[in-house]
Amino acid sequence: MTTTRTIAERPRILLIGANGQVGWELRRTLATLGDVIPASLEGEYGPTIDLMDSAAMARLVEDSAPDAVVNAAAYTAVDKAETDRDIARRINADAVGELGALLAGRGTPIIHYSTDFVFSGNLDRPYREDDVPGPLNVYGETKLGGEQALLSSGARALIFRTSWVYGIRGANFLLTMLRLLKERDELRIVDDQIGSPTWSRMLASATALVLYRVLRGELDLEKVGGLYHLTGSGQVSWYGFASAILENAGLEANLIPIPSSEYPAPARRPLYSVLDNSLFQETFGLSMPDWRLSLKQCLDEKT
Ligand SMILES: NC(=O)C1=CN([C@@H]2O[C@H](COP(=O)(O)OP(=O)(O)OC[C@H]3O[C@@H](n4cnc5c(N)ncnc54)[C@H](OP(=O)(O)O)[C@@H]3O)[C@@H](O)[C@H]2O)C=CC1
Ligand SMILES: Cc1cn([C@H]2C[C@H](O)[C@@H](COP(=O)(O)OP(=O)(O)O[C@H]3O[C@@H](C)C(=O)[C@@H](O)[C@H]3O)O2)c(=O)[nH]c1=O
Repeated sequence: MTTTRTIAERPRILLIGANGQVGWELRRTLATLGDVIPASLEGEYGPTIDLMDSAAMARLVEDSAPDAVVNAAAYTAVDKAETDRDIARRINADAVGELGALLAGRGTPIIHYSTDFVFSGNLDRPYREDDVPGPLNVYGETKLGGEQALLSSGARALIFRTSWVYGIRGANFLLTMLRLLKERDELRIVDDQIGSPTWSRMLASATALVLYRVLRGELDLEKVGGLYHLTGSGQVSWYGFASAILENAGLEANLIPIPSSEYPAPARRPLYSVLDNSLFQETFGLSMPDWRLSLKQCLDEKT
């Protein structure tokens, strides 16, 4: 097992997927904890890493000798994954298991993200960590595979299942709506899928606060490692979320609520995928703000 540098010695944090929506926020937030090694497919800010390449992954871990790893890389194109199953499985499941095995050998902790789409959406109360998953699409299926592979790899791991992530950067519903609302007078938005929007900034902040305690040795991942739900508080439909975006952005357009059946897509989505954050709150003493507040703060920054 490698020795971990103290906060004063600036621990080395390997951030995989540093150019994604969440990775972009983490690159900033984690910098208060130590030296971030921002690895991405493009290698724009640090080393390049392709999770399809097992040998390159092993080299990256060896060369960067991290004190902790945060994996924000994933195959997130939900509809495209339906016809890209092998690649999605490789990135979202197999590579995560391999990464876990590499880190287990070194005793290095890892934080990884998963999704509300591991659930089928048939419950009538927020999903808890021990509820049985039942993904409706390939993306959810491969992300579930990643959870299982990491948990069985022997790595000291935390997996944060989050949902409906948006922010001022990356491909997300907020930015899609802002773009479409400028181009069109009328938008049809599904009103029967209910979930919890999560601001990427809040997800990155919560991650950093937890990782800080891991790096200080205050949290023993042998005891508290595992799966946690971590999303914005409250719930809403995509139509409700779009209406709030419209209102907060001061735009005018006609939004029409529609059932999912009127918005055909290659991948099925769960109708209800609200996650219960209680376990995260009780374990780490942190709670996430209501989605409405975060949306307002995010838009204040954007405009
Ligand atoms: N977005 C959401 O609504 C939600 C996301 N999550 C999870 O949160 C995490 C972060 O998601 P988010 O930031 O939104 O996703 P993004 O798609 O914005 O970022 C993912 C990053 O992974 C990179 N990537 C893709 N393939 C590879 C590969 N083969 N090797 C290395 N890097 C690769 C992408 O690079 P490139 O851009 O060049 O393709 C991208 O930068 C993921 O685990 C996701 O499953 C969970 C719930 C909701
Ligand atoms: C653009 C648009 C989308 N929609 C619907 C389609 C879909 O059901 C919903 C959201 O569409 P999106 O394509 O933005 O998001 P989608 O790919 O469904 O989002 C998911 O991404 C993955 C990565 C996750 O892990 C999930 O938590 C979730 O955030 O809005 C409309 O009804 N009208 C529209 O004009």
